[in-house]
Amino acid sequence: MEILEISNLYKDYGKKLTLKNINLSFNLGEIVGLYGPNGSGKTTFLKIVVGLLKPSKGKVLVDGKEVGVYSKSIISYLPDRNIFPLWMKIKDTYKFYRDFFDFDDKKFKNLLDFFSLKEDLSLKALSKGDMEKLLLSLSLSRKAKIYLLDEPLSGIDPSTRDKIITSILKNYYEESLMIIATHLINEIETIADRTIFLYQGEIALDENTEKIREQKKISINELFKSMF
Ligand SMILES: Nc1ncnc2c1ncn2[C@@H]1O[C@H](COP(=O)(O)OP(=O)(O)OP(=O)(O)O)[C@@H](O)[C@H]1O
Repeated sequence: MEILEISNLYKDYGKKLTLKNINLSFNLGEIVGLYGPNGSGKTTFLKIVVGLLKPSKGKVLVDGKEVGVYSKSIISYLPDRNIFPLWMKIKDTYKFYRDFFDFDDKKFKNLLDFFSLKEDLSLKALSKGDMEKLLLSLSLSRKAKIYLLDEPLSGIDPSTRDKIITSILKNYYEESLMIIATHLINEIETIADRTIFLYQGEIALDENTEKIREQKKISINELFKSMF
């Protein structure tokens, strides 16, 4: 059975139709790169799966069940911006995550060390990149069935991006599904075994990454630039 199944999904914000007739299914063990121009609907799609937005029409089944308490308990979501009040320190943020039964304290501490982040640092004092590293450390420290990462590399300098990709791969559980929405296709196409392009709210491409490269003889980044 698929871990995530989306059928006939539509989302409108008032008059504006943002997602149109999305039909997708995902299995455990997949790392998926989700790419699309600005405003194509990537964040909206992830927010619907995690339950932060309701679809206008259609069905989302997570491990066979509708979005709700159970689905939230097996999805680890990295939002595209900070969700914590800035008066907090790093050590305060992880108290929230400890409510998740699958949160691994030791893993979190190792990730903080890996990114050279100290627990006593105040969120106010974090650079954009350091904030991203903290949010990623929190998300990856859960042993979830599904990881939804929205722009995990935004604000990160090129050499640190490699470090982040290494940490994503190192901390990825083979029996989970990971969907990564990003504009940094070059970086993510090296680890994503499936490629999805969203364009104006519709699926423009959904294919095995290696197959695309073999058939088209170009990188996913080049293909994206040639299509949009
Ligand atoms: N709360 C909202 N109210 C109205 N329109 C919205 C809202 N959130 C998103 N939209 C619109 O929905 C469309 C899709 O936005 P979304 O953020 O999902 O795209 P995206 O692919 O993640 O974009 P980006 O790459 O720029 O982050 C955009 O046109 C956006 O303006």
